[in-house]
Amino acid sequence: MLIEAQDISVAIGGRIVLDGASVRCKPGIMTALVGASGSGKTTLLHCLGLLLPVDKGSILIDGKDVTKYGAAARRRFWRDHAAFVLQDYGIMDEESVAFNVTMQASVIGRHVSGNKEQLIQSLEQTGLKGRENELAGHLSGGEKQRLALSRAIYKDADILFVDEPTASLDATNRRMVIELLADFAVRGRTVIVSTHDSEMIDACSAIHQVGSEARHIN
Ligand SMILES: Nc1ncnc2c1ncn2[C@@H]1O[C@H](COP(=O)(O)OP(=O)(O)OP(=O)(O)O)[C@@H](O)[C@H]1O
Repeated sequence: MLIEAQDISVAIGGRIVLDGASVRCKPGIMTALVGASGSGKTTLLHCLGLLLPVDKGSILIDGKDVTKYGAAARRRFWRDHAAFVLQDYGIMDEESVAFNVTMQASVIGRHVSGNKEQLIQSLEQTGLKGRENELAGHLSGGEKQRLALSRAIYKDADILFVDEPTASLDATNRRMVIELLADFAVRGRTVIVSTHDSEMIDACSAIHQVGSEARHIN
């Protein structure tokens, strides 16, 4: 799905944190949102994912204006089309690894019918196979990040919103995560990644500089 932000602005606590950002995120490629710390990458990602309302401008998905979507329409969008790997990982510490993968509770509170084979596959791809019955709260930060990615793999949504996916990872796991995200894109998904990681940026076909007027590099 094509997501377009047109001249969007967001103010938080009376301060403008996003000022007229425009970006096109196409299916089949990874789009990187880059910029200095505090430039608004996470804010923009949240706007594109309809997690945060915009004060000005519009968000189009496949040409449809979704800017004014109400709560029910947003929930439908999250349920039917989106997967999120956000900075707080959205992991439920008191639940098992398996539960965290097969339920989409962090963002949309929805049950996904469990498919064990798919569950194991999604954990295998992030190096967490065999950990399905452990409490998620016992995982390290990097493992939780990979668990969040397993959940996205399991859901296999049209659009993947990913915030700093490699921040807590060592070189091997970083490479693995980059390859997994690239694979989503190869399979025609829209992948939007907020990142500081030069390896991650190199793997993206479109780079959007947040907080700059020169918004389109590709
Ligand atoms: N809930 C909030 N309340 C107050 N200020 C906020 C909130 N969310 C974001 N901001 C502010 O908006 C600005 C942009 O934040 P954002 O997290 O989008 O930046 P970022 O580019 O993702 O930063 P980083 O690379 O450090 O993660 C920051 O100055 C931040 O303090």
